[in-house]
This record gives sequence, structure tokens and C-alpha cells, in this order.
Amino acid sequence: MFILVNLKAYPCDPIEVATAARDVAEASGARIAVSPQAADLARVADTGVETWAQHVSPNAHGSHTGSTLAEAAAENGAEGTLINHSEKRLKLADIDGSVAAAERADLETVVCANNPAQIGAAAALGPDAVAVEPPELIGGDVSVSTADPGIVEDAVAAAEAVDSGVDVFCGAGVSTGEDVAAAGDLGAAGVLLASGVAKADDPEAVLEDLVSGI
Ligand SMILES: O=C(CO)COP(=O)(O)O
Repeated sequence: MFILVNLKAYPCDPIEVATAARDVAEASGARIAVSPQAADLARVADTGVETWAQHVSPNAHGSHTGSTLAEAAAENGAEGTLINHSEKRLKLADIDGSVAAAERADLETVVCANNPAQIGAAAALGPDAVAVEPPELIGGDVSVSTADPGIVEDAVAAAEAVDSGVDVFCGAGVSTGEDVAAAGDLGAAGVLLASGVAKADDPEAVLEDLVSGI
């Protein structure tokens, strides 16, 4: 199970979380990545933790003020990127363009989606993985794997029907090792989470609990 910690724009210390994630990954052998603000990519990557961007734009180099260039993310230490997160929704053509941009820059890709139908569409664009995150459960206390296990199973089936090579992750409300284990039992190959770690008083303790569910 891959554990991908999205720091969103939370007021946590990205280096504290990155250092804790690196240490827990090294001690446990688990794969843990941290996805900070674009401006923090390089210093998070400098800790040695696997580092992901939260978004990349569909454009290449050129006159694109305000864009997040995939090549710039990669040059600053990102190994992968989220695309179409629920809080950074894109049009279909732009999701396609962002996947292509990420691939051009050798970034691994996870395309997020609200529901199994969108998961099927996202899988058709050929990312490395897709992630189902019901928006109403994001930031809450109850894990998607407990509140709506059917949506994870249906997402796994939807991706499998389109392209069996695309992994399926799930997210929303994941904060414990039990949540991670339940997600794995439903067929997910990884989890996305944010508030459980970013808002924790002791992020390292939460990460240790999370990996206990792998
Ligand atoms: O959006 C998410 C991860 O990308 C999930 O957020 P929470 O873990 O805070 O529910």
C-alpha cells in the first residue's frame, strides 16, 4: 500500500511532516510520499522523502504565467503529481494534457475522481493510478473505507474494466492503520490523506499507526 500525504494549504510545517514521513518509511519499509505546496517542493525533496506535486498544468514551456510547469516540479525534486484533485478540478481536456505533461517530465501520475464513473474516464487517460475521493467525506473523521466501502469496490471494478494496469487508490477521512487495512481489503493499492497528518500534534505517531495497517 502506497501512503500519499497531501499537505494541501494547511498551516503545518512541511519539513516536520517530510522528515517524519522519511523516517517512518525508512524504519518500516513502507512507501510514503509527501505532497507539499509547489513552492515547498525543493526543500521537502531535500529531506529525502518521496515528494509529489499537488497539481501540474497541461502546458509546456512558454507564455503561461501562473502555471505549474511539470518540468519545474520535476527539476525541484517531485517524482509524481496529483492531477484533478477535488479541490483543483480540471476540464477533461486539461486532465488529459496534465497527464501528458507529467509523463513528458517523467512524473508518476495519480488522477483523482469523485466517483466510479469518473474513475473509469480517468483510467482511460492512461495515468499510473486513479484515486476515488468522495468530496463529502474529505476532511471528515470517518474514512471512505468505513463510510462508503462500495464506492471503493466500484472504483476498483471501473478502473479494471478500462485498463487493468491502472492502480486504484482511495482517500477521504483516512487517519489510522485500520483505515489503511480496510482500504487494502477493498482492493485499493494506496491511500491519499491530508488532515489526519497535516493537523496532527504528532505527525510521526500518526504515520507509524498508518503503516501498521499495510
Ligand atoms: O483530499 C484528501 C487527500 O488528497 C483527503 O483529505 P482528508 O484526509 O483530510 O480527508
